[in-house]
Amino acid sequence: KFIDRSLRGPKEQLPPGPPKWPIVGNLLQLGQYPHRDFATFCDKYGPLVYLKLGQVHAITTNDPSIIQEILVRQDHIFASRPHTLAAVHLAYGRGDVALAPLGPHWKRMRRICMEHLLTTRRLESFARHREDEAQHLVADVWAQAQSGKPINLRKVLGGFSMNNVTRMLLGKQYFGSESAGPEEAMEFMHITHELFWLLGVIYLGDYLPMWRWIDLSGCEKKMREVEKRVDDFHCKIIEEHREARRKKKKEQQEDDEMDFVDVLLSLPGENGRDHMDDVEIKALIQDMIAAATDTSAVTNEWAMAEVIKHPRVLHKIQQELDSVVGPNRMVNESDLPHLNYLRCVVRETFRMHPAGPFLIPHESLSATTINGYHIPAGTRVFINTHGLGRNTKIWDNVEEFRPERHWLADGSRVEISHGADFMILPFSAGKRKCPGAPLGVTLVLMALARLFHCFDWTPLDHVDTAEVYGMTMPKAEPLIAMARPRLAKHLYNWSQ
Ligand code: HEM
Repeated sequence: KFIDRSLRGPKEQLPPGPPKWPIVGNLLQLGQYPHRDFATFCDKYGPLVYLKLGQVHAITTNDPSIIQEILVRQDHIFASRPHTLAAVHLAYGRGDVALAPLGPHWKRMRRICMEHLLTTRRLESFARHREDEAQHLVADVWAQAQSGKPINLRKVLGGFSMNNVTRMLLGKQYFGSESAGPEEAMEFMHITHELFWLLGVIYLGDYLPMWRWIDLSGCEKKMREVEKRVDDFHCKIIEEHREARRKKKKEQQEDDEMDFVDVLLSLPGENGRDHMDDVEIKALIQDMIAAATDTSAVTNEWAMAEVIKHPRVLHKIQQELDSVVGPNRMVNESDLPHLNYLRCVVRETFRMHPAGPFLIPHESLSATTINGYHIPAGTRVFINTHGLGRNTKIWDNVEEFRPERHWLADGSRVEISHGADFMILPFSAGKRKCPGAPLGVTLVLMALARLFHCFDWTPLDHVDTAEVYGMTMPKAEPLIAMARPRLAKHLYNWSQ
């Protein structure tokens, strides 16, 4: 350690951190909950901690001002992504947006996302589908409640997010009565689950290249298998869309009716060539499915769990809904900006249970300094959003679910973003911030507003709030609860 420091000189001192072992560095100090281990290191060694993970330089922080330094002031240095095997196998050789390194390819793909897919106009054109899915969610819970069955909220909320996303992206519904064929729906569900799991795994081969030769669990083999199945699925989807477009004359294709695959296939290219090749389309669609479904479903399940656990909060949400919406109609999207207490509930959920505990890890492009410490080029950055929300230097009673802490003194609208103080970071900031945040917020608020407006909820058992670590961080056990309708019967009827 002494030689290391003296060679680097006083100006190139790394941030403090726990002692390291030869070869493995700090890898063996990480357990089942790396976000909690990293937060403990920050408590012990300071707000910015250096770790050596096998051969990889890494830093972690849970401090708002260091997070701003990384994501705002030095965004140009820290906005790249690490080269991982999952990114190579499960994101078309890093040919997507979310896992692509910073550079012209990422810029082009991100621009396509922002200018053609996630525009306000395009999102508005899907409002009807979202309304349909919200009604479908209520009708589904109502039918189960009528038969006295407990509701598996993971299942219904997962179906809601997935259907919203696949209808918008692929023009298909995968859950429920009008869904695509059962075989295709099963295959789709299966591969997306495998994909999410593999994206979340901390694969030792990314930190210790020699591990790839040992790889006892066959993780890399599994990645290759899923890669093939995902690709087959996307090829089929693109072919179906091409076929439908051939059948429909160009002038018949209403812009408003196009799903994202149609939009990408129709972008005008130059010199007789398509704007995007098939691999680019598949990579983008794949990213959107992964980025949009799990994040919103996981957030919704956490919010429901915390609210069902706290009847006082449920009562206040329902009071607000009864005054803004009333008992004679369903919540619609134009109500959402006026549900200020519910918005506090979502902020509090993001504080305690951020969908991405480390965002998507960033990587530095060149050497730099933070707070006077040397950060080498190629350092992996773990911004600990879970640790940020439970940082006792900025939040009091961190384990207490208390939405009121987000209420603004002047009663003005509560924004579900990091704000100027970076005390929560649900959608990140800077070049890599989530481009789907407005849609994500709508999906979350809409599902919660409908479920709390339409039903009273009681837990079936003790509501456990243990989590499982992954790229997104769900509750360990699915949330099961009893629902009791609280509005007039005719409002629940699907056909009305
Ligand atoms: C509640 C819902 C959502 C949450 C909490 C969420 C959160 C996040 C977070 C934390 C990141 C990583 C940012 C970083 O690494 O700095 C991210 C990236 C991303 N999100 Fe979301 N997201 C949500 C919904 C969506 C939706 C609906 C879409 C699109 C339809 C979407 C598309 C993306 C994409 C493409 C990226 C990668 C951006 C890049 O690397 O340039 N997300 N999201």
